[in-house]
Order: sequence, then C-alpha cells, then structure tokens
Amino acid sequence: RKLQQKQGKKTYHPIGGTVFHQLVNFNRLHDYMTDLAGKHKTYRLIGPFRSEVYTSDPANVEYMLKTNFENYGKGWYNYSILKDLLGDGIFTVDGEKWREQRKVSSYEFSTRVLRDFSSVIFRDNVVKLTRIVSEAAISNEPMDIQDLFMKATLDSIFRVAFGVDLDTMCGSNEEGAKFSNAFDDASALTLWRYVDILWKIKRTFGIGSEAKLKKTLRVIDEFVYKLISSKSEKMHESPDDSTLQLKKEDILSRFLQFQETDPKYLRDIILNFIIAGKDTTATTISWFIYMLCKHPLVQDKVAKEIKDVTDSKEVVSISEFAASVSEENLEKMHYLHAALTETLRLYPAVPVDAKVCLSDDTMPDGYSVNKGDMVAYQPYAMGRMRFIWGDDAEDFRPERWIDENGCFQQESPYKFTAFQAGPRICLGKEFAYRQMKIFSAVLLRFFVFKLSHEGQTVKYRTMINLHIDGGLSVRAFHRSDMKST
Ligand code: HEM
Repeated sequence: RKLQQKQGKKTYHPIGGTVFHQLVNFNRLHDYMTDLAGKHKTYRLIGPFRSEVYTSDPANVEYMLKTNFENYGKGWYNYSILKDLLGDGIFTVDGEKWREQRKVSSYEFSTRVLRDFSSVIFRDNVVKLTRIVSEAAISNEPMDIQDLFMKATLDSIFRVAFGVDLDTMCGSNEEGAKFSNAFDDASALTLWRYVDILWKIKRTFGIGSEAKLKKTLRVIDEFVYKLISSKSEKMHESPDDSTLQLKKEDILSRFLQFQETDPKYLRDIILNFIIAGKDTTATTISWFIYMLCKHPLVQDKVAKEIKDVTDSKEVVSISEFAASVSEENLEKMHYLHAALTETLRLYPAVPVDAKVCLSDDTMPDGYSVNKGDMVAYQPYAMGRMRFIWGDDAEDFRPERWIDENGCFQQESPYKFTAFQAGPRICLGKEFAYRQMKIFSAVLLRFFVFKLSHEGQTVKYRTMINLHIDGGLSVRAFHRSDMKST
C-alpha cells in the first residue's frame, strides 16, 4: 500500500490501531472506538488479513449506505456464520434475494392490519408487565427491569409473528420457555463463531460449542415447524371460517393466506423478525429507564406529558388506561418520542454495524477502501461526536429534538444512525417506537422509577446489541394519584 501511495495511486485512511488493541480494550470497546473517532472521523484498524475501516463521517455514511449501496453488503463471511440460525432471511442475504424479501416484508409492515394487531398485543403485554411491576412496588422489592423487557418484547414479537402467546413473562407456557431459552442460546453460540476460528472444524465433527448449537437449533426448528404446519392445516381445513379471522392477522397466517407456503422460507423470514425485534427494543427501553432514573426532572416531564395527553385524572384500572393510549394520543407525545430518541443517540441498540466492501472504492473524503475490507459506521461513537451534536454531545438532553412549537424534529439518518439508513434502513422502526411508547406511557403513568442503589452506574456488555451488563436493578413506586389494579 505504501508503494501504491508513493506512486500517487491511493490514499488510505489513517491508522487508529490494530485489531489487537480492540481485544485489549474489549470491555470498553465502544468507548475505545469513540476516542479514536474523536481523533479521526474515519480510521483504519490493521488486522492480519484485511483492514477494518470505521467511520463516523456522515458524508461517508451516506455514501456507503445509499449512494454506492450495492458495493457494501453482508458478504459471504457473515452469511456463512449466520445461515444455520437465520437461513436465507433478510439479515443474511444481499442482492436479488434481499430485494425480494425486503419488498414482501415492507409491504407486510406497512399494512393497517399489522399496525392495529400489534398495538393490541403491545397493550395486552404492558398490562401484564405493569401487574408484575406493581407487585414488586407493593412489596418494595427491586427488580431487573431489563430482564422483564426482554421477556415482554419476545412475547410481543412472537405473537405478532406466529399468533401464539409464549407468555415468557409469566412462565405459563412450558414449550414457550424451552423455545425462548434455545433461541437465546443459539444467538449467543452463533455470535461466538465470530471469535472462534475453529468453529467450522467443530461443526464438521459435531463437537464443543457447535454440538450445542446443533441441539438448540433442533429445539427451535421443531417448535417453529410444528407451529407452521398446524396453522397451515387449520387454514386449509376452514379457509372461510370467520372465527379464525383474528388469527389471520399474524404474519405467519398472512403469508400462508396470500403468499409463499414453503415452510423453510417462512421459518427464515419469521425468525429474522424475531431476532430483529426482541433485544433491540428491550435494551433501548432499559437504557431509557436508566436515563430517567439518572434525570428525574426528565422523568417528571415525560410523566406529565403522558397524563396531559391522555387526560387521565382518575383512572380505575391498568387495562382501562392502556386502552386510552391510542394511536392518536401516541402521536401527540412529542417529548416522550424525543426522550426515547435521545436514549438511542447515546445508547444505540446496534452500536457498530459492519459491511464488506465488494470492490475497490474511494470514499467522499478522498480516501480509498479495498475489496474485502470491512467498512463499518458507528452509531455509538457518532452519537457522542461534538462535530455532529455540538459541545453538549455527551449530555442526555431530549430538548435537542424539540422545535420551537414543541414538536419532535427529525435529524438526518446519516447523522443519527441508530436505525441504519438508505435502502436497508430498519424495517421495524415505527413498530419499535410504537411498542416503546405504549410500554413507557403505561408504566410511567402508574410508577416512578428509581435505581435500586442511589448513585448506581451501569455499563454495557460488549456484544452485537448494547445490553446493560448484569441487567438494570430498579425499584418502582406507585404514583400517588393512580391505583394500579
Ligand atoms: C429500537 C429498536 C430497533 C433498532 C435500534 C433497530 C436497528 C436496526 C439496524 C441498525 C438495522 C441494520 C442492521 C443490519 O445491518 O443488518 C436494522 C435492520 C432491520 N430491522 Fe431493526 N431495529 C429496531 C427494532 C426493530 C424491530 C422491532 C423490527 C421488527 C419487528 C426490526 C426489523 C428490522 C429488519 C427486518 C431489518 C433488516 C432490514 C434489511 O436488511 O433490509 N427492527 N434495525
């Protein structure tokens, strides 16, 4: 490369360090990368086989995610790691396969049926969740709210996808609990492949982590294929039965009714939605509660907005209040929307998102990247850059998202990258906001949240999603003007 540079052919981004530095800084990886991003908008880390280019420059981000989108894909490497769990689902594929799934799925996500059906489910689940929180509040017990959100969001997305209540929140469905554990284990074991250079050998011989993965995949597949075939049978037995009408609102039924019926195709599509929709939403809303505990004035302001918008001076029951959190009311909750967005700016559920460069290229900043290089945009580092957000970039300040009329104002998706941007922008963004807003509105109408230990701070655990390490221990206190029955 030096030789090429001398010949005036190419200029490469400055070297920030090596992948070895990433390993040394593993527990604070995203902060290490933020420090580097503060020095260079785009930099390279040297690895044994290729460069890894990390950018926080909105112009480069726009280029890789939109302008030259076709040149930055998942690539064969990611596909080979993810395919046993996620098959040919939307997360693993590029090109025509991706385009076809994107078309089908974005149509599904934009339908009124899915919107109404999912809102009903979010309300049902937050009522269940609020009852659990209420019991903890009455007995003044601390609770791990991140764990509760993980269960609640899995229950939501599973019911939207398959029309079946796993009920991991209350633990009434034994099969559901088995599936949920297998799914978490399979996700962790699949991620392990990114650091275990021997995984392919272990897979061939069926040993170690790969033997475990195979076992968990069997549990997942048995459960999912059973659901698909029983639903398919029912729909064929009585296609016009009006009592099945409600069941036809879930994604699986809609696919069976209108489109593809290959069980493997359905399995892949739906498991990709589940993996996309569960941890991202649960971790975001957990960091949100953490921020509200750290900023009690913001918590009061959010709670006041919820009370004013729903006009709920005297409410008798949780379910009655949940029913009043209508689509129209949610749209009026600008400050809640801003506080959630501010949480995502500082604690994005996907902190780094890597693509593979498919052919040699030059970025808008004039620097080159090579075929095979990994190129990543960094939502976590970008959220903390002063050159993007100003001197208070590291402060939690929902007001930065509110305009002079008190309305939420968007920012460019190439600066606020928590949902990615361009043709592959997150398909579930609106779905995720709706669930987070319904959950927050009901919980914050009934409770004040405080950290279990005053002054407690939490850290993230370095993995694909930004989980709070060890969970989030909080106490809930009933708001004095509400009965949570
Ligand atoms: C706060 C919550 C969420 C955040 C921050 C988030 C963020 C993201 C990000 C960064 C990507 C790009 C990942 C990649 O490069 O492959 C993505 C893709 C995607 N998300 Fe989300 N997501 C959230 C919730 C959801 C939910 C609830 C769903 C569905 C129920 C969903 C469905 C998808 C799908 C299907 C894609 C793949 C899009 C494609 O490749 O064309 N997401 N999301």
